[in-house]
Amino acid sequence: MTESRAGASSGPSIHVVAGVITDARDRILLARRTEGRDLAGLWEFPGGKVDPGETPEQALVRELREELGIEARVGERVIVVPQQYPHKRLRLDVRRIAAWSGTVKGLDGQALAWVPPHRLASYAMPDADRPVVAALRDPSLYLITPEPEDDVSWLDGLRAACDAGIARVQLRAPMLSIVDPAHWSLLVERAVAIAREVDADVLVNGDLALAERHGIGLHLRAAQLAELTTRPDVPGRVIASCHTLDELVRAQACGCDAAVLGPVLPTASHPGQAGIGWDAFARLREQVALPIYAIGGLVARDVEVARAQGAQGVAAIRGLWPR
Ligand SMILES: Nc1nc2c([nH]c(=O)n2[C@H]2C[C@H](O)[C@@H](COP(=O)(O)OP(=O)(O)OP(=O)(O)O)O2)c(=O)[nH]1
Repeated sequence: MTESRAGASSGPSIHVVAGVITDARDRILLARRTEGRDLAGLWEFPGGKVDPGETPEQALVRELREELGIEARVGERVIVVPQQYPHKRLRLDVRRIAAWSGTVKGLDGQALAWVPPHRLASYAMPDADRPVVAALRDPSLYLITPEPEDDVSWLDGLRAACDAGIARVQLRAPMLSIVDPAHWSLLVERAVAIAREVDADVLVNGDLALAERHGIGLHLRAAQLAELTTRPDVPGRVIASCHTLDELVRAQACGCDAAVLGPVLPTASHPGQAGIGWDAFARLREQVALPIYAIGGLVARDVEVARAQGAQGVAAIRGLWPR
């Protein structure tokens, strides 16, 4: 981490709470920040700062009453995004609105828009909102396949994972892909067919040509990311493995869709190596606007903890592979 960037991450953090309000057609309400305020003109989830003595739930109910004229019941947490802006740090605590009544009006003169989830990304929003939009739309679990021991059990494992709800997978075989690339390509083709049956998003580790050939995304190793200045031209998503702030900044500058950051906790695959821990994860997270999966010693039930630190969710090999 460079001195200046580490230094920027200081000072108290403002607690902001915002609501995901949906209508009967599952569209989400965005409000446009009015002129004369910080981040004016950008679209946001309605809400505001938590006042001293208020719980986040009370603050959100108050803000929605004051700004929109509705009575809201606050539901489950979506994500808490720690974010560093040039002149302030905030924690954007986003909750679903379980139910609301009244007629939505822009009582502060703000423009409003009801937006289908797949169109959220086309609205210009503050940096803290990019991970929120990803948390609302994209999978919280990112399975990385283990090295295949035999084809049948590997493909069965993938099928079982997809049946259990895995919706994003990275096909990875560090040994087979080097020792027998033709065999690996055939296995990738069969894996893609299995994943497509359940509409799961598929990426291949490190191999641009394979990504192009099979019409899938590309997972960049940290060493590959270091050589890049622009987004690789692949048919699917691009996600990068990162361990440092400089790598996260590069992943964002290259137009990656997301990053994987860790190890957060110690893992069996890196014995003797301590994890960076959740505090360091959150400190790195707040310096970029990328959605970030946490990796390292994590399993599916850690998604809630991960979301509370601003993560998109959990990436894992063993932790997500069916036994
Ligand atoms: N409500 C809301 N605020 C957001 C979102 N994303 C995001 O970065 N923010 C920031 C903008 C503001 O800095 C802060 C919300 O504060 P606010 O809306 O109560 O405050 P404000 O305009 O009076 O704030 P400020 O100019 O004094 O910073 O959180 C979002 O999706 N919803």
